[in-house]
Amino acid sequence: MLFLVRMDVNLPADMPSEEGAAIKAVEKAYSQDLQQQGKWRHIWRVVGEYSNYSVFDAESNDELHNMLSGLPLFPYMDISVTPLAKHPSDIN
Ligand SMILES: O=C(O)C[C@H]1C=CC(=O)O1
Repeated sequence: MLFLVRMDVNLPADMPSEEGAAIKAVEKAYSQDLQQQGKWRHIWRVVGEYSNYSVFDAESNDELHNMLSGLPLFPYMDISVTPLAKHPSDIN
């Protein structure tokens, strides 16, 4: 099952830069591990925003929730999820 996910990151203004850098490094490793597993199919930066659009391939809503809630930046994110279905005009 494919899901379009938008993540908006809002780090607290008073978070020390070293702490922010450490969380981002762990987040990058977590993200790249899921990408290597084929679970996190796409990630695109939203131009001009600390946001991304991603496509996840999860077997269930629960699996997607577990992946998203495990993000190191999860406490600092607003996340919206759109389930995707096959378009009848898709030739693939
Ligand atoms: O930068 C972001 O959009 C937030 C987050 C998602 C993956 C990652 O490495 O960082």
